[in-house]
Amino acid sequence: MSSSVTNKPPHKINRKFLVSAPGKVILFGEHAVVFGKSAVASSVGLRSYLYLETREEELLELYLPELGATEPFSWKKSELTFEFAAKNQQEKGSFNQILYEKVKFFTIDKINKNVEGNSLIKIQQQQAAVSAFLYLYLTLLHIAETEQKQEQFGLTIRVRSTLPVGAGLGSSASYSVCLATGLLLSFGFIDISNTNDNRSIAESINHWAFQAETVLHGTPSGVDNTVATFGGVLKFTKGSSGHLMIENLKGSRFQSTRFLLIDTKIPRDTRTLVANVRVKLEKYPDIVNPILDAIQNISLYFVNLLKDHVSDNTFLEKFQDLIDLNHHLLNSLGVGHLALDKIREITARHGLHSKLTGAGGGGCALTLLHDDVLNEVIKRVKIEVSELGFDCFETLVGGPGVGVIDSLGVIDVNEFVTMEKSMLQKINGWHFYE
Ligand SMILES: Nc1ncnc2c1ncn2[C@@H]1O[C@H](COP(=O)(O)OP(=O)(O)OP(=O)(O)O)[C@@H](O)[C@H]1O
Ligand SMILES: C[C@@](O)(CCO)CC(=O)[O-]
Repeated sequence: MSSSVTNKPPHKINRKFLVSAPGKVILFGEHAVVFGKSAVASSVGLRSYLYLETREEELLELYLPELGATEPFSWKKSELTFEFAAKNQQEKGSFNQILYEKVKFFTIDKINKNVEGNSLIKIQQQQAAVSAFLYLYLTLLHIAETEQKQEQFGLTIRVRSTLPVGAGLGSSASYSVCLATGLLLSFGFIDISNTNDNRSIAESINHWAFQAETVLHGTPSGVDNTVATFGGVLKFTKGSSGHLMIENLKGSRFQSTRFLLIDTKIPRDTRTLVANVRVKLEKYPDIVNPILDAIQNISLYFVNLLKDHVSDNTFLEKFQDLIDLNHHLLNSLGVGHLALDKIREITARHGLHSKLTGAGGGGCALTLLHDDVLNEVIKRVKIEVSELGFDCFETLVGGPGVGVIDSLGVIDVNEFVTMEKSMLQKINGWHFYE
């Protein structure tokens, strides 16, 4: 068993869990963070929710209504006979590329047949989400079988979300964290009643969520799943050996800051955008490396600014400058979009500063709402951007990370699938792994 999974308590059939994990905003450092630079990121109030029930039959069911699926995807366990070719060579707990390729091939074949009539983009989103599930499920099943601790069981999984999908707010990471948590719980690799071990449980969840993110994104930095797991406000840097350096910025000035998130609804895909930046870096290292360094310096400057005891005016003036600088540098990496520049233009007319957030190429912009901004101004901005077909959210930053409710007494599976999204947000009783 990988060192990142805790000892296994006895497993029970017919267990029910509800898991939820937040999306994120990257304030500074997206893209550069993939190449070892620092980013500053925070959880947001919008979350994904996963309902999981273990059952006696050999059936696995995964229902992804947010991706336009009208029926659950389902498999018999006997259908999933993948050879673990990399079993002996593979370092325990590292990403299994061979399994990933097989799962991807299997999923593409299955989903092309099953969801005809859906748009190509939805099909690709479903294929990616199902691949992430199968990859994690099969890897954890294999570990359980190797340890001869495996009790046979089937799974019913349903996933809902209040996050826009593919908009730069970390929907994939919050899905990955929910999946990893639900599967670790169902295999008994983590135990919800063990509240003394929150930190190592969260690290284990983050480790497996990163693998799901690798299926979804190719070469993620890990910042999104780390924020979705731990919540709060973080400075995140990934060392060259993959070691994570995380500084908790909770309680800093950033936490009380209000933001407007404006979703252009222009679809884009993080995997492609990250790959394009890598191509640019390889082609023009002497030009692109200094851009990545400049982005890194913005993150570092901001973290120092949070710690300096400067006046509110100085803080705001510099914060706004950093937002503008970071946006332009991201544009120079080729991850901007005319719609994002349009949002900057509209918000600037009202004295507000915005930048793209997340992978860019469409998706969301982040607008800083300083303390003196009038409600009337916010209202005006909302009207102007909605006239262009964009969505707007005002959201809190720095809330909790992954949360779990065991043995649901209150919600059944049908209720979970049909309840209003606003009601999902009102569910209480979470155990958070902070
Ligand atoms: N609610 C969900 N249910 C199932 N899969 C989801 C869900 N939300 C996201 N995903 C998966 O994550 C993919 C979106 O990932 P992508 O990285 O492009 O967007 P994002 O995470 O919203 O943006 P960013 O990485 O820039 O923050 C989808 O294609 C889908 O496979
Ligand atoms: C673009 C990127 O920096 C952030 C996506 O939310 C990719 C990553 O860090 O994995």
